[in-house]
Amino acid sequence: MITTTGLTKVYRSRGRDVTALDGVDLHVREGEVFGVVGRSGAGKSSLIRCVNLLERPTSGTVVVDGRDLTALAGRGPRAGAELRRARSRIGMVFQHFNLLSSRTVQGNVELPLEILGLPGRERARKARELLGLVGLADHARSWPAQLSGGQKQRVGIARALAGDPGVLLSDEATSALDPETTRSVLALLRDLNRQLGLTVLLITHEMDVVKTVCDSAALMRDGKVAESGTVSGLLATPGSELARELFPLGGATPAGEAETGKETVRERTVVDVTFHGESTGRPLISQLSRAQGVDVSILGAAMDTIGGRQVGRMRIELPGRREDNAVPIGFLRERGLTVEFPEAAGAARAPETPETPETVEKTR
Ligand SMILES: Nc1ncnc2c1ncn2[C@@H]1O[C@H](COP(=O)(O)OP(=O)(O)OP(=O)(O)O)[C@@H](O)[C@H]1O
Repeated sequence: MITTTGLTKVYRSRGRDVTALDGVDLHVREGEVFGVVGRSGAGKSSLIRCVNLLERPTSGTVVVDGRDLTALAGRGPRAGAELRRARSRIGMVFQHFNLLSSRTVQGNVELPLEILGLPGRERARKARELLGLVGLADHARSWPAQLSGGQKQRVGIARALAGDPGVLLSDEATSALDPETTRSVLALLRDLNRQLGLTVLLITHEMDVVKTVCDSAALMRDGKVAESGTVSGLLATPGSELARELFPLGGATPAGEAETGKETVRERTVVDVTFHGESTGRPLISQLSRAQGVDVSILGAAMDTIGGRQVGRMRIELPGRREDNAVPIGFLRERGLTVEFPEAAGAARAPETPETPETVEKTR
């Protein structure tokens, strides 16, 4: 649905070039909710602004719903009109709502319909229908100043849907909202995604947003996509930075042991195990202990619901060196668990890890 190829954006700022996007290849499939995360300055806003050509890419292409927007952007005034039409099929939701305070709620939703040239009565009908869709049917005559932050964002979403877009872009839509309102706005985005088949590309700095609504995610760093894939694929990828951030198992290794070198003295192997789907309910660790006669120490464990599916993570310690534990580790992997070694996490993928799921691309 959205494909960027070699997308580059260089800003000229105070006499020097700032590369905000450095060859971004991204693919967002039709009907999915795709989250882009990354530190401040990683290039997330530039990416989303280049996707709808609010910002003109320095090079590379953006194809949305089969149309090359970058080609439309470059061919004189008629191309400008075509680009505007193509853009009307891409809704955009902003962090600070960007509502006009001089217009009622309905007037704000009608604005893009006015620009599209819809007659008054049809505009009003469509705006009321959209306000019903976002749960604000009773607020059509209110003014933005009379609404809560969550309600304002709902108006922003209704306005973004005015052109019957196939794609919704969201730039930190929930960052200005409290946690409960965030949850309800995310639930609305999820409902719209399912009900209307909307493809949603959102940028966020909150991993909880990715956990709650995203089917797929990408991590940006220094203007590049460091990692991307489906959330379940990422969670099953040993060494995935996004998976670690989505589901941290921090503090489970006894403090200080790594520095004191006890790890080698005691000859133990610390392993992080991720359970997905049906394996979350199976007693695999006790089976391992019984079947292989291994004493397993549990250093930490957590369960979470990610993308509507239960996922479990556990950090365990096995006696002996890593090479002595090939059989117990194989036992866990054969049962569909992802096994990784925390000391190697963040480094290049260990050679003995299983093949990467097809859904995950790593471009590091
Ligand atoms: N209009 C601009 N002119 C000059 N430099 C810019 C401009 N917009 C962004 N940049 C620079 O491009 C880089 C990427 O910025 P961008 O806003 O895309 O990152 P971001 O990941 O969205 O950050 P944040 O989470 O803080 O919004 C930064 O170094 C930023 O300073």
